[in-house]
Amino acid sequence: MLNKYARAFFTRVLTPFASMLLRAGISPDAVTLIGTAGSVAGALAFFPRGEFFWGTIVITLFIFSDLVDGNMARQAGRSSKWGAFLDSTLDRVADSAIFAGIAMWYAGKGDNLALCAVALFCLACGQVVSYTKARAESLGLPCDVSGLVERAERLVVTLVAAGLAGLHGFGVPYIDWLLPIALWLIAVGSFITVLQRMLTVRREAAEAAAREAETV
Ligand SMILES: CCCCCCCC/C=C\CCCCCCCC(=O)OC[C@H](COP(=O)(O)O[C@@H]1[C@H](O)[C@H](OP(=O)(O)O)[C@@H](O)[C@H](O)[C@H]1O)OC(=O)CCCCCCC/C=C\CCCCCCCC
Ligand SMILES: Nc1ccn([C@@H]2O[C@H](COP(=O)(O)O)[C@@H](O)[C@H]2O)c(=O)n1
Ligand SMILES: [Mg+2]
Ligand SMILES: [Mg+2]
Repeated sequence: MLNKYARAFFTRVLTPFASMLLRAGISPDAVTLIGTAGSVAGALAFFPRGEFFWGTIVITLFIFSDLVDGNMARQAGRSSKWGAFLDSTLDRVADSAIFAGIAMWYAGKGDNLALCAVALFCLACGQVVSYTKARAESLGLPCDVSGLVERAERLVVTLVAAGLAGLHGFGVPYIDWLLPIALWLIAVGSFITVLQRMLTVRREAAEAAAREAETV
């Protein structure tokens, strides 16, 4: 949903910044790499220590590079298969670090193994959501459904909740509950998304097989 509705807005807002980076001689691949490195560093340096506010600020600063790199590539007429592969592959790395950082907090000082397991489930299920589409496309099937919880939803819900939960450390009472609520929502939503995509690919595979049988 966000991918559909928010992307146009962010493209307009980020285009001048993307042009500036291109004029400075920076490549889209460099932005992809630096954005991922910053997101991973922010997640793994702050989240395991329970510093959710500062972790979220750092990750947010870097994660928008994922919208800037493609914008730069399109403006420069340099969109490439390698760039698409690099972008999608490093998306998985950044997502893993975010949920691993949260899981490490709950496995350590956060002292809640159930929430650690939910965070790990979000990590794994998010990867499977993306894999369903990648594998279907490699088989020539479109996987023509976005599903309930795509990457943008996973990131926005988790980061908004983590950022606000981090305010607990500054004395705001009860707000730390937002993070467990968000994790449960993402876990259930991601699981539903996997099912939505699997059912869609099953239908598409059956339709493709029927079309093949007709032509024989
Ligand atoms: C005092 C309170 C402090 C709290 C501070 C919190 C502030 C931070 C809060 C939120 C920031 C969230 C930012 C998230 C930005 C996400 C941007 C992004 O990277 O989106 C990626 C997404 C997909 O990009 P791609 O096409 O490159 O990736 C594809 C995707 O990964 C597919 O995965 P799948 O979906 O299948 O799992 C892969 O299949 C495919 O391979 C891959 O190519 O891009 C978009 O979707 C574009 C839309 C982005 C929408 C961003 C909306 C941000 C909205 C609000 C942010 C600000 C909110 C501030 C709230 C503050 C609250 C107090
Ligand atoms: N280093 C890169 C990054 C991206 N691309 C191209 O942009 C597409 C992704 O666009 P986003 O707005 O989601 O970033 C990707 O499929 C590539 O075509 C690139 O060429 N090089
Ligand atoms: Mg990108
Ligand atoms: Mg991306």
